[in-house]
Amino acid sequence: MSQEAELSHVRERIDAIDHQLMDLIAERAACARQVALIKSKAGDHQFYRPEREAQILRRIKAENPGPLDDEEMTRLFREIMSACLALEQPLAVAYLGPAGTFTQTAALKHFGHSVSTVPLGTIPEIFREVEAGSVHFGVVPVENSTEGVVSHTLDTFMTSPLFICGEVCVRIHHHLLSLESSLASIHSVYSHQQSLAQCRGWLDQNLPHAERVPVASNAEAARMVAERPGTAAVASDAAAEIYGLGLVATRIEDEPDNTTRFLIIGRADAPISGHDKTSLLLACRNEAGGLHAMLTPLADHKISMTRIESRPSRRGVWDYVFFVDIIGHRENPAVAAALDHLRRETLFLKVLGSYPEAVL
Ligand SMILES: O=C(O)C(=O)C[C@]1(C(=O)O)C=C[C@@H](O)C=C1
Repeated sequence: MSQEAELSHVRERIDAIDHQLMDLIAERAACARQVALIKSKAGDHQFYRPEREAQILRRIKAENPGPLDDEEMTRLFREIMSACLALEQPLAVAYLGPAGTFTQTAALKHFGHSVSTVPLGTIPEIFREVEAGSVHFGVVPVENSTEGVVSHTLDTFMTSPLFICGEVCVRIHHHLLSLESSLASIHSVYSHQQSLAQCRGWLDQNLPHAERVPVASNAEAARMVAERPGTAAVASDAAAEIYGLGLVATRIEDEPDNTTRFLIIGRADAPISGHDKTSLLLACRNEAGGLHAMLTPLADHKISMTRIESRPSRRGVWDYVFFVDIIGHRENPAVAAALDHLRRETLFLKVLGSYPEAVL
């Protein structure tokens, strides 16, 4: 068979498969519409179901036959589900803007591209808009693998009535963006202080004399740099594209596995999905053994803790509060028993939410 004949044979097969795929996706979308009808009839307006989405994505991952890798396969299904949900209810999701931040990347990774993303200027503003109901959900950064905790997010949880209903992790690659094409022409570098810190080694080595200017976000830095010759921003390639900047250097982060974890916040947390986490805010007695008494109930009920973070309470009542993440849903019997026990051992306990562990 000639190359042309061979190609056209396989392409015919691809066309037929695409046709089948389209019919199947359309059928799936019709099912989603039916689901919406069933929910509406019952007066149930929870169209977005994070636990169900996590279960579907986990199953896709487990059953993926290849040759596409799990990340690619789940991403495709993530988008199909996102489009189906948009038929039921178009979602608005607020994130730490402007356009092109890693928080926007996180929002799209978690919800897919069929939601509308709404850029807001600060973390407290995101909490306020979700509380007010002008958006359905918010996405906020919470911790970075090299720089640690995003304290602003944790502090806002102390006074917010909102819940955590999901988490998503994004691998962070920082680039040096500029109107200039050479390092020699750059006298100032703008970025969020966390990103400047994440690239400290590279900046010390390659731009030792450039001033480092912390600004509200990486994307804001890119926006400013687009109007200022002689400056550069540490930001994402999405920001380079949006603000028309060139990449002077790529992947300048000091740690190659630099990952940021983001939380999804909403007016309710998520039902049990089978692989869940619970986030807690705790205050313990300010006395010898106080922290030990706080951790004992977790150990007694064999609950694994994945994170503990202390923050000054800023309320005057307690000196410090602790943010603790544990494995398991608050409705799992062992977790529920541990929480009852914890309530007796601590001065204050607030469950910030139970939610599916990140799948994507
Ligand atoms: O199963 C549901 O409740 C649906 O609404 C369907 C569906 C889907 O497309 O599979 C869509 C949105 C939900 O977030 C979860 C799943």
